[in-house]
Amino acid sequence: MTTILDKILKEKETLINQMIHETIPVCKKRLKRPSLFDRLFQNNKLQVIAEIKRASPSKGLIQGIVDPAKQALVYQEAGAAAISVLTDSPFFQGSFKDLQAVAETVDLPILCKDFIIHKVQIDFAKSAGASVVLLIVAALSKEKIKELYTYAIAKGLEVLVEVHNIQELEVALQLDTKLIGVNNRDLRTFQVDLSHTGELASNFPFNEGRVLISESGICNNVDAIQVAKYGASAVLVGEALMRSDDPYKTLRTLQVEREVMVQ
Ligand SMILES: O=P(O)(O)OC[C@@H](O)[C@@H](O)c1c[nH]c2ccccc12
Repeated sequence: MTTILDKILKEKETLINQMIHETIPVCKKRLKRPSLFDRLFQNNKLQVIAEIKRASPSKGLIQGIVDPAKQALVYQEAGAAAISVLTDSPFFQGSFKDLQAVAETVDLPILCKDFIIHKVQIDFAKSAGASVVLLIVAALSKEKIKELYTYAIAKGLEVLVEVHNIQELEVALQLDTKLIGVNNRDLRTFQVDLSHTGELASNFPFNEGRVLISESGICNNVDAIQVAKYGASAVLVGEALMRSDDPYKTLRTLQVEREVMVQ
């Protein structure tokens, strides 16, 4: 069965061949961004990585006409730990232009949210102003993820490694990555279940100086409290903030108390 993830990855290959010939976007604001890991580690408040997400394959159009820079400023004012920007265009209507606009406006760590399968995407992310890139275990072979991880770290980027099940968590733990994201949404079926974070948290080595980020399907304060209890340091939130009439307020309600796990 071909899944949506297969489709996205197939399309990426075509896009990468085009990117190699494109001019690379350059962020005009050159600054050393704070480390995302430092902002999350041993923090006694659940942190929010707030996302710019115009659309998604599972939800269709979410907020097509958003001004990414303005939205990111609201996130920054509300105390977001970082901003995530979707740069995939065929399925999420994002772009490296969105990433650049956000990077030129806010001083926070910036995550390039894409399906990275080639080094050229890491070059684009860095040049457009990202300080963190996402690598999705389900989208890459073990060899490839190691190669891209090493490449990104050598470029001075932080890497968020995304997993969905125990097998993938094991792959992530073999890298020395400090940022591990549990996607509550199955990229193959789109089913969302916050208890994925709980399940993986019970197998998570909190004592190794790594942080766990709970991604997707976090809508409100109740959800935030649930994943904070599991030991998540942060939540990655897109849709709930993009649909909100008052993203400032919505973001504030997610910054709940958390107990610092043995780290
Ligand atoms: O809109 P949500 O349910 O709050 O989810 C945000 C984020 O976790 C989601 O956009 C995401 C998580 N991992 C991804 C990988 C690729 C694209 C998108 C994602």
